[in-house]
Parts: sequence; C-alpha cells; structure tokens
Amino acid sequence: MMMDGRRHSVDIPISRTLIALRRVRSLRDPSTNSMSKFSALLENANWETNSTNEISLQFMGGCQQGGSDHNGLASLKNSGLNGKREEEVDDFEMRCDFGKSKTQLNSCENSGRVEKVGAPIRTKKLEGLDNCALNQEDVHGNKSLRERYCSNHRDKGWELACVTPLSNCLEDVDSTNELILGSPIVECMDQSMSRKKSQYKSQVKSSGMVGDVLSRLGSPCLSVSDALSSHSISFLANEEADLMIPNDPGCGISCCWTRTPRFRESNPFSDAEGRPLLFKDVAETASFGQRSWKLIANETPRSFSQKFRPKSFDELVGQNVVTKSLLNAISKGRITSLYIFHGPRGTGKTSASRIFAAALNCLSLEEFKPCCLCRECVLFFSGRIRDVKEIDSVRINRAERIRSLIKNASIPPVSSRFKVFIIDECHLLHGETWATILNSLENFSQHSVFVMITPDLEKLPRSAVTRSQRYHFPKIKDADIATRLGNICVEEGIDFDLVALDFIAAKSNGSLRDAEMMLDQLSLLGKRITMSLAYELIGVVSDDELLDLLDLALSSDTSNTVIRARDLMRSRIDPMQLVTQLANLIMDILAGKCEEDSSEIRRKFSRSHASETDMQRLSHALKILSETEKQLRMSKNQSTWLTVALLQLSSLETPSLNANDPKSSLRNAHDRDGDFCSTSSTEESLKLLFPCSCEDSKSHKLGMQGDCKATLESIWKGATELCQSNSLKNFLRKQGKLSSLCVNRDMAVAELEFHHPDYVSKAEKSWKMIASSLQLILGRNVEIRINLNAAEITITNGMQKQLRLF
Ligand SMILES: Nc1ncnc2c1ncn2[C@@H]1O[C@H](COP(=O)(O)OP(=O)(O)OP(=O)(O)O)[C@@H](O)[C@H]1O
Ligand SMILES: [Zn+2]
Repeated sequence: MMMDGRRHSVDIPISRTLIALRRVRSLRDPSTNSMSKFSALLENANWETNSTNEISLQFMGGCQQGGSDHNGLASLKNSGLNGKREEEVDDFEMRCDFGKSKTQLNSCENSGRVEKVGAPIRTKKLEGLDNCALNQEDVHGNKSLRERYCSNHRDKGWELACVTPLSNCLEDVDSTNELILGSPIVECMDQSMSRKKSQYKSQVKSSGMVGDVLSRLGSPCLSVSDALSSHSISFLANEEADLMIPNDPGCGISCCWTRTPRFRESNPFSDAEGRPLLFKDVAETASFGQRSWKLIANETPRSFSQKFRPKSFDELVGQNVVTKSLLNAISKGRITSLYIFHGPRGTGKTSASRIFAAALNCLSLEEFKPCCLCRECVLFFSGRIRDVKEIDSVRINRAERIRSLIKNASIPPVSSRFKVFIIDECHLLHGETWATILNSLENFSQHSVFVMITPDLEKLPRSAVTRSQRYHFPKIKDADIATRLGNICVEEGIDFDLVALDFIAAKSNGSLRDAEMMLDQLSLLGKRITMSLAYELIGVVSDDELLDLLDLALSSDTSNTVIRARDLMRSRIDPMQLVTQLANLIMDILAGKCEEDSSEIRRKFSRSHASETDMQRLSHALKILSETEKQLRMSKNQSTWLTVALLQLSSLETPSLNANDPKSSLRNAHDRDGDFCSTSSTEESLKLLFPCSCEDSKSHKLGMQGDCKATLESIWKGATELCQSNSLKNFLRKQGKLSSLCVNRDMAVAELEFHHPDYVSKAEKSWKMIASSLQLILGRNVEIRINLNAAEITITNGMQKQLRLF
C-alpha cells in the first residue's frame, strides 16, 4: 500500500510535520475544545509564495478572535534552497511570525527544545517572541552496527521555519470562501527522503499548474503548538483533520481539507466511479470495481511489508532498469497508454505502478520523481488524488463496468496531469475485456494511462502484450534482500545474526515481500533473529528447490543429488518434511497441476518429464518416497535413508517396498528398538551375512537378499559416481559391489566384494576415496571391508587400516 507509513517512531517526516499544521485540535479553544473561536482565522488565512520561493500564510486583518487581530503571517521555506551549501539542504526551516496572533500560536516560543521519538532534537534558531524556529537533527548513535545497513538513515537534520511574508498574497477568494492561492513553492525535506537531497534539493518550482492545484485546497490554518507537542504540524484545519494521530505511521502526509475541493471540471461520473484512490483496502464501491480506501495515514501498518512499502523509485530495491527507464519516459514525455508490469510476486510491481502514477503527476521540475512534496504528490500520498484509480480486474470483467471504465478513460483527467488506471492481476481479465480495452486505446484521452500488473506475461493475450510497453520485474537478489532486511531490523530495533537474514533472503526466492513477512513473523517471537529461530519457523523448501532436487535425482546425477539433499537437510529442512513435500509435489505433477502453476521451473520440469516413461518413473518415485516416509518415522538415521531413497528414484526397477514384504529394502533393516524393521528371519540372515556390527541393537543393515540388492546397488552407484577419478569409477563399477551395509547412529560399516585378489589390493589402495564417497552419501563415518572369498580387509576411514581374516 502506497500509504503505508514508515519510521514513525524514529524519524519525523517533514511532510507529516507540515500536514500537522492543519490539526484542528490546536485551533480549538482549549477550554471548550471548539473550533468556532478560530473559524474567522481560517476564513482569513492566505497562502502565497514570494520571490524567494517561500510559502506564506497570512492571517488577514479583520479577524478579531481570541483577543488578537490575526495579522500575523507565517511562511514556509526551505532554507537550504536559496543559495545555501548542499549540506544545508536538509535543513528545513520553519519560522513563525504571527504578529498579534501569537496568542493562539505562542507555542512557537516554547519550541526551544522538542523531543523526537527515538532521537533528540536540537533547536538551532529561536527568533524572538514573534518568530520561532525549529531545527532538529538526528543524533543517531550506535553507528557500528548500523554502518552496513544505515546508509539510508544517516543523520539528517531538518529545520522548519515560518517567516514573515513580504507581500499581499490574496489573489482570490471565491464565493465559497475557498482561497485561491498564488503559485506557491512547497519545499520540505522529509528526513526519510533526505538521502535524496540531490534530487530534492531543488524545490517544486512555481508553475501555473501548481497554483491551479493549490487553488483547490480549502482554507489553510496554522498551528504550531499542537504540532510541536505531537511532533507534527498540519497545514489545514477542519474537524476531519483530527484523524491525525501523533504516532501516525502513515506516509506522513494527510489531507484534510476544510472545503470541498473545486475541480477543473465537474466529474462526469458518479461519486463512486470517480472516487479517488486511497491506499487502503477496506471495501469496494459499486462502480467498476474500484476499491474504496481509507486514509492509510491514520492507520497503523499491519505488517513490515505494508510499513516499508517503497514510496519512491529509489526505495525500490533491485529494479534499477525499470526505475531508470520509467523515469526517462517521464522526463522525455514519452508516455504511452498501456504498460504491463510483469514478473514474480513480491518484487515491487504494485509499488512501482503507484510510484509511477505519482511520478506522472508530480509537479516537480526535477528529473527524479515523485518528489513527495508537491501538491500532486501530497494529494497522491494522502490517497485523495482523483485521477489515479486502482481497479479490481475481476470486477471489470462485467460489461457495464468495463464500458464505464472506458468512458472514464476517454475523458481528460479531473485535476491532475494524467489519469492512471492500475489493474493488478490483469491475467484475470477476460478476453472480451481485453478486447474492449485494446479497441478503445485510440479513443482514450492522451492523458490516460493503464498500468496492468501480472506475475505471468504468458497468460495475457498476445495482442495486449504487443501493444504495450512491458517492464519485467526480476527476482530480487538475495544480497539485496538481506540488506533490506538488515535496514528494517535496524529501524525496528531488532537484533539479528547476519547469517539468519541471509537465510531468510535465500528462502524467499527473490520475493522481498516474502522475506519481509518472514522477518515480521520472526520478530514477533521477540527474540534475536538467529539461524535456529529462522530454521524453526521456516523449515520448508520452496517448490523450485524441490523440483531441482527431484530433477537431479531422476536424472541419476548422484553427486549433485547427494550434495543438494544433504545441504537442504543440514540446515533447512527436516528429512520427514522433505520427503512429504517431495511426495506432494510429485502427486501434483502427476495430477497435471503444474500446467496451472505459474512457476517457470515447474512448467519446464513438466515439459521435460512428459513422456510415458517419465510418468512411470515419477509414480515409481512416489512409491519409494511414500514408503520411505513410513520408514523414516521409525528411523534414527533419517537423513541417510532419505538420501539413499533419493538415489533410487532414477531406477525404474521398483524395489518391493511393501510394508508387508519382509524383504523390503528399507523395512528389513529394522532393529530391535524399532530403528528399522525386519522379520526375525531376515534379521538372522543379515547377521549371517554381516555378523559383527549388526549385533549392536541400534544398527540396521541391508544385505544382498531380495530387494535390499537394489538399494545397495543405488548406494554403490552413487558412491562410485562421487569418485573423482574416472578410471577408479569404472573399475569400482565393473569389478566391485557393495554386498552389505550396516548403519548405526554414528557410523556405517560397508562390505565390498571383489572377484579377484588383484582387484582387492587395487581397491585397498583407494580405500580412502571409496570410504569418503560412501561417507558423503551416508552422512557418517564409514568403515569399509573389502572381501575376496574368505579374505577380508577392514579399513576404517580416518583411522588405522586393518586386515581381518575370517
Ligand atoms: N523491489 C522492491 N523494493 C522494495 N520493497 C519491495 C520490493 N518488492 C517488494 N517489496 C516489498 O513487498 C511488498 C509488496 O510489494 P508489491 O506489492 O509491490 O509486489 P508485487 O510484485 O506487486 O507483488 P504481487 O505480484 O504479489 O502483487 C511491498 O510493500 C514492499 O514492502
Ligand atoms: Zn511531486
């Protein structure tokens, strides 16, 4: 949501401060809490910009409320913009000269020191009784922790000053007492935006359009006292303005006009249709599906992703190409009527569409837009702009609604430069809806812009794609995500381990929203964000990673299967969970669900595993996995057996994994304490084959009988695959085999068999490599025994070499 506030507890955005000038409470009679006492003041206020680009607010004579004649004047200016050095640009001054109206506004005089939440504020200037100045600077400490993340939050100061205006500014007061203002220059520097000072250092220049828009604002009224006490200042006053709350976490700007705004032309549509975009999803209006929004500025953000939604292009992480190109399009005036923003979820498409809409209407003459400061931006960020609409794609599938929308788009904007229609999830538009829109493109007002958003370009009609300007939002790099998370942690005062943030970033699959949501959840635990905490909460693997693993396993890429599986299980997922997820995924694929899924990796996987044999292999894999799942419940060596099971997925020879089959490869290795199952007869035969280690009741063993053979073959194949030397690999495959395996909690004993004494000695020479490969697959120390008939050589990896004879 564009209006999501941020840093409300740390920084005070100047924009919010300015808006708070309108707060009605400050203008109320303290004894009665009534506004009436000051109504004349409101009616007689006048704003103007003078030649030095200062905005002036003048309280005209004749108002005799409160024992004063209110000839006082106030103006706003950015002291840094009139030839000051760049370092000073951040300083935004407010000086007040209210003349006789100081009775109402006398708290200016008390502004010698103002506390800002989370950071001390220092007052630079205090200009006598009639003037006040507030200059606050952040004094962030604790730099060391923040250095990596706080580049955006370096110390900034701001100064707000009201200065006596020079001229008579009243140009017009219309019949409804609305003020028509001259061309003011709004200059303010939000702390949160101060890093953009190079872009923002110059103000919104005075222009007819600025004046035009300002003229639609109601009577402004000024109070500083309340503003200071609540760390915010407002421009205007009316009853609604009281919605502003001191800890308002919104974007910092709230629009609460005293009068109904006048527009260039009356809105030809119903109120509902013309309702402006306000960035808070609450209810829906009856019109073509446009959402009705509440002033988000008054609401507490419910999540980090709401709170930290980017509000300008430079806050958009990892989308530099898009940003640059959109900004260039605006600065060169090359705006087309149809844009498509596409790319994976949570990468900033919706945010960018809103920023784009704001930038299109921004009045700043600077290249970097939106400035967030001009009146159009103020309107936009307060959600009061009438010409930007966010439309529910499902709802406009109805004929009358799309007609209404098209009609609306054919008419020039109400008050802004561009009418922007943002249609999220546009792949849900029906073909006819698309056709109507595309056929009407020519008839749209030159100033109507459609921004369509979808995660999947391929689902859109070709004709739409070819007639639009497309912007791809790629997945966000893990490093960028981790940095962003770090910034959020610093801002929210959350302790964290870097590695945990990296982990969250890796888990979020390029979606910053997912990452922020995970962080949000973890932060609720109220502890330091650590790896183990993250693992506890997130221990699942994305579909894409699962598909990757499955692909490796099915393609007999033993080494990578083992490496990937071990990697996942080491830190990221419990083997039980992994096997369940894999089985579910295969079921989805077999059920054809991948066709509907938007993931490219899934579609690719489906395409490359579409043959009959592939389907058989997949159902075979499913059988193995479902059987493995049962076995793992009873096993203490879950990761080993899951790895072994994965190595069997590529084979089409289905080992009998029937739970009732005593020879089942995995089942028949059950030991007495339930680690692996076997019938007593199988156990006997295993002992016979491999008498020494399996006496340990905690171990389980696979022998050469029945279907154990297939498992042993898979493991042997995997192990040989992992040998780096090709000649050794070929030799072991051809001449040797794994004749039995006994695994207990700490180690495994593998029995190898060769047909010739020379082979035995050759294998013996390479025992380390063989043992290492088996070790990798089995995930524990491995003792190997190399047999030739009655001869057996025992070699313990990493320990001394031993020859044992029966
Ligand atoms: N590129 C980004 N830069 C900064 N924040 C981002 C970015 N992408 C996503 N976010 C975070 O994720 C939240 C959601 O982003 P947004 O709605 O713009 O993504 P989206 O691509 O439109 O997602 P979807 O396709 O699901 O609608 C934002 O509020 C913001 O906190
Ligand atoms: Zn602007």
